Amino acid sequence: MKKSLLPLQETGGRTEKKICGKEALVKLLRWHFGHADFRGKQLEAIEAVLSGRDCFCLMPTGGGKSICYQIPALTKKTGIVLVICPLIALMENQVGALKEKGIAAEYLSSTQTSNVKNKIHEDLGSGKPSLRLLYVTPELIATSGFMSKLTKIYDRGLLNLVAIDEAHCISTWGHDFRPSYRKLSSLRSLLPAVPILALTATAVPKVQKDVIESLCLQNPLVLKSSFNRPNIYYEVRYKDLLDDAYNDLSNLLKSSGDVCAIVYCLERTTCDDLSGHLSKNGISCAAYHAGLNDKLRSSVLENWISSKIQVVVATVAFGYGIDRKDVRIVCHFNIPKSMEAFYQESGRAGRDQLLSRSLLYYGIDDRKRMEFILRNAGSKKSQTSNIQGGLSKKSLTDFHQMVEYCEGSGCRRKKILESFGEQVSASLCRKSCDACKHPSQVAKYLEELTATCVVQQKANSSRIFISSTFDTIDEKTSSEYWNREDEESGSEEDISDSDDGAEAVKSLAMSKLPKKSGLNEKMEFLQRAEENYYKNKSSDKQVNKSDKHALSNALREASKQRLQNALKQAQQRLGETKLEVETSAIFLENECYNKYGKSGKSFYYSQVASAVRWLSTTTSTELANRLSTNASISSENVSLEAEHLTTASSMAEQESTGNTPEDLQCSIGSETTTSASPMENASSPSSRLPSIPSFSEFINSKKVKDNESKTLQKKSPNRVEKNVEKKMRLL
Ligand SMILES: Nc1ncnc2c1ncn2[C@@H]1O[C@H](COP(=O)(O)OP(=O)(O)OP(=O)(O)O)[C@@H](O)[C@H]1O
Ligand SMILES: [Mg+2]
Repeated sequence: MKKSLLPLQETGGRTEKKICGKEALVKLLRWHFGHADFRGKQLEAIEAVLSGRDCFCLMPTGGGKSICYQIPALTKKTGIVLVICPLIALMENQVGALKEKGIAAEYLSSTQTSNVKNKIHEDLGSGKPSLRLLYVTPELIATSGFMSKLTKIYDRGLLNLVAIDEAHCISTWGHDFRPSYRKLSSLRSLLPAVPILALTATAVPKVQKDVIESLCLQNPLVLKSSFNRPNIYYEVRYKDLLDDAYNDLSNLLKSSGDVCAIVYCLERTTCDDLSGHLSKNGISCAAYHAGLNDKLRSSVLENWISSKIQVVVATVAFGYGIDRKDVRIVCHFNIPKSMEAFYQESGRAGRDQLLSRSLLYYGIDDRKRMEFILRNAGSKKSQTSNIQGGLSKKSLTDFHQMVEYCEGSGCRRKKILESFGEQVSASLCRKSCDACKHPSQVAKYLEELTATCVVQQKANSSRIFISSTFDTIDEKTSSEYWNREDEESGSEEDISDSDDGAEAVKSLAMSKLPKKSGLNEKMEFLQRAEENYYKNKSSDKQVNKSDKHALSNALREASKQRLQNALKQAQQRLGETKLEVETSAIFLENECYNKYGKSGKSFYYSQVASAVRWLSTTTSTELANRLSTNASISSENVSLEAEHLTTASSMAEQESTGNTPEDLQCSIGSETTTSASPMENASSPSSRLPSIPSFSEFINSKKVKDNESKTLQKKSPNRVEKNVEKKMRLL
């Protein structure tokens, strides 16, 4: 229902000091927005801009920054408030919500028909616009056409306030620098009589100063609130310790009920893949990324906002300022690039102030991949300018704060707040993060993670997962970090956040490639870059010389164990189906090895993961079909095949590693010994399948074997344990 505007006393221009008292403002808030009272620093911000003063307002995510310019728009009978927003999705969302409340608001963007745009311009030029709020992108502000229209409105005294949302985008030191925001620097001098309100949730002290200076705010009122989000529980899960992160997330979402969630992924392909997996498991969800067409994106957004779907699996293109209050879980399926980005994204949870959850899946491969992206972005940029070079160093420093968040055992909340310059004690957390609530469990995970890293480092070459990032690149399925051509048309329609790192990596690659290079060339180039990088970095030259494609017995054995667990779960789920679990696991593992064993760890590993996923949803018939070949093979045949493959793999491994004693220690023994032991355990009636495979058990058994054979170890196991007590920077 359309509400009439509350009658308020007429006000004068910018110079008038006091427009209306608190009571009248609260009335407006209740009438139009239904909120009982102002929250935090809202009232102070509103009073400042109504008195004509510039204001810099730092409020946490979901703190209610929009009210700070929406209420002022309703206090005057004539004139508009201009709101500058970085994203069209954000404008659409806010304008839609305001219209529903009966408030005259519009936005200008090329997604609108010229008919709509003409009507808006007509209204603005009418001398008495009916509009209260006009939302625009910074790109539009930069056009001379729009600027001359705005100046006319200003000259007629019809521009009451300029609000700059997500103002940290102006700072090159911020996590979301947008060059188009730089153009806003001239607003202060072009519109001297209009107050400017800069709003942000994420600005470290350096960025705050930069924003105020860049916008040339004059004697601004600086309002800062704590960044703490007491209603969010923070948690990290370790991908390297999980059987299958897809399943883990799926189970978590299912056990949380039909809650609203956002899952952030680095790449578009992961969004599609993960969303497909969750849907198969009965979770109402959809993917959202810049690779989808506008129509599809809008419908996903619409369905999510109207609760038709509950979970969106998205790249960072999703959610900037999108206001669905009841988001209960924000999950980062890949590590974000900085604490600021993490805070901004996780802060989309619990805007209704109710208990919510931030969940981050941390994987060593993800970390290496992000480091690679940022480092290369940096090296390219440092060639072009000193500022950019400095930026890249900053990107890495920022990222390592994020790594610290995941790899440290201390309070997560404290780490977040400290990264924004707030000194707090851990007691503030009130056990609302995993590290405070379950300190010994977190310490145990970190210990296992360290052990896993040591094993992986020994068992494999330093090859990182990044190759698999690029093996899937094509025109449609790429990372927001990679394929940004569709967003770089220079138009105001950028739906994704701008990412310098990504663009630099891209230009790094492109600069050395003929313009029309195909996918293969791109991949080759990136792989070469990656290899060179790690060659220079690695201290173990021996490893670099090795055949990076060889798979260790340890990895194959762990995969068999994983498949065996998945088969057991499938058996439980399917009830009557009878399976030869051990034999089937060997069969499936061999299948993965045959297909991808020679292509490298990443390909092989993802094939195993895909088999595990398939097992979690497959039907009895599908299972029987796939394993029917297996059934016809006697277990003897399978063992023979396995033995043959393992021998081949061991030979390749020994050859590749130069067969040093140290390399041999990485192997977990002969096929017979290793395959028997875990299977015995798994088949024991008393054994319960752990959701996280215990790598420490694996390490301990290896230690026993190693001691028996009296082989000298270079790294004592005790050292690993000692290291865990400290904060860790994993290899
Ligand atoms: N005074 C208030 N009382 C109760 N709820 C409020 C109040 N002010 C704002 N809200 C609600 O808080 C939620 C978040 O508001 P808003 O979108 O303005 O936050 P924000 O600070 O802009 O967050 P972000 O940084 O994520 O953009 C909205 O649902 C809004 O209706
Ligand atoms: Mg906002």
